[in-house]
Amino acid sequence: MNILITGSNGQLGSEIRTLSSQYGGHAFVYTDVAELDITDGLVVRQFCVDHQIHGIVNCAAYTAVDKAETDEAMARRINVLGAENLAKAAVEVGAAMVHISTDYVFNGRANVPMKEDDAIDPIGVYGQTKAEGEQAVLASGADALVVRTSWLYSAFGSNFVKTIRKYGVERGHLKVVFDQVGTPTYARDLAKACLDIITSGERISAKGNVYHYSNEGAISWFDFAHAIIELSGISCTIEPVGSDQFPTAARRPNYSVMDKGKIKSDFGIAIPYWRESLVACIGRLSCGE
Ligand SMILES: NC(=O)C1=CN([C@@H]2O[C@H](COP(=O)(O)OP(=O)(O)OC[C@H]3O[C@@H](n4cnc5c(N)ncnc54)[C@H](OP(=O)(O)O)[C@@H]3O)[C@@H](O)[C@H]2O)C=CC1
Ligand SMILES: Cc1cn([C@H]2C[C@H](O)[C@@H](COP(=O)(O)OP(=O)(O)O[C@H]3O[C@@H](C)C(=O)[C@@H](O)[C@H]3O)O2)c(=O)[nH]c1=O
Repeated sequence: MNILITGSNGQLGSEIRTLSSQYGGHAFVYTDVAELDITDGLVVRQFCVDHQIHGIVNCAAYTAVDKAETDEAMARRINVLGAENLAKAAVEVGAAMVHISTDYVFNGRANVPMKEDDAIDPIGVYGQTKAEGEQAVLASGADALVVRTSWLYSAFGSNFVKTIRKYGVERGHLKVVFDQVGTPTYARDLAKACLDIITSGERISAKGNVYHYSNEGAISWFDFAHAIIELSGISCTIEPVGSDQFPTAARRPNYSVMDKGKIKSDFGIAIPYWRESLVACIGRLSCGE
């Protein structure tokens, strides 16, 4: 298969790059905005024709949650129009598509892990545009899957793990919210799941169109920060605070843990516990990788 990876300089795209050599027999075409701007529908279509694309993993997105509140048009352009352009091109060339979405499509008021068919109700612009992007992909008629993930981190790009390590060293004392609970996801684990799915066979959406993938377990951002500092060997105290004491431009869901049963049973995917994966990522960061 010829597999197009969009947004391939980001966290997930970079992890896919590092893993894809394990998927022999497939040719990968890596693009980011400089090579393929997904918001240009004509260019996207022609690119897929010219490169005889059989599979797409859309890692491109607008991911700045707070900035999106005042930059809605751009967030919508990338997260909705971009996703729709790729899905329409997938229909035209007969390609399968894995599209990545987020736990932030939920309102956070549940108290048990969300299933794929639970109602979505985003509370911020980023989540709203990601929800519209999901709908555009699902309405396109493409052989497409939406994989919702949460709290992504990686050795690449910017993320909570790197921010906490940096602030921990610089400041020695941090305040981190304890009333937002979810599950971290190591982008390397998600990259493997995406590659397993896109290379899985004839029709990837045969069993379902929406799947949840995060690491296993459930913690607050405070617990996550605590583990990051501890595993990094940084001397820093962390104070648990409520969201009202850590004001941000965008509201975040209070509870966004997702049920992963469907992806495990339909695709036979094994999911690591969050702490094991955090240990692996911090090992890489500590080696300067
Ligand atoms: N980060 C997280 O915590 C989470 C992310 N997700 C979802 O997972 C997916 C991957 O996220 P992640 O790897 O963290 O994202 P990143 O922000 O790390 O990477 C996204 C990449 O897309 C690129 N991009 C932006 N606009 C365009 C465009 N018009 N055309 C092509 N490429 C573009 C970005 O370039 P540039 O940097 O130049 O803008 C960047 O390289 C996204 O769909 C995201 O919504 C879901 C849950 C959690
Ligand atoms: C850095 C920091 C953050 N926080 C809070 C702010 C926020 O409520 C929470 C998470 O912080 P961040 O802003 O780094 O994370 P955020 O950008 O909200 O992360 C989200 O990104 C998008 C793309 C997603 O799709 C989500 O799944 C999720 O990963 O922790 C603290 O309380 N103390 C701190 O020192």
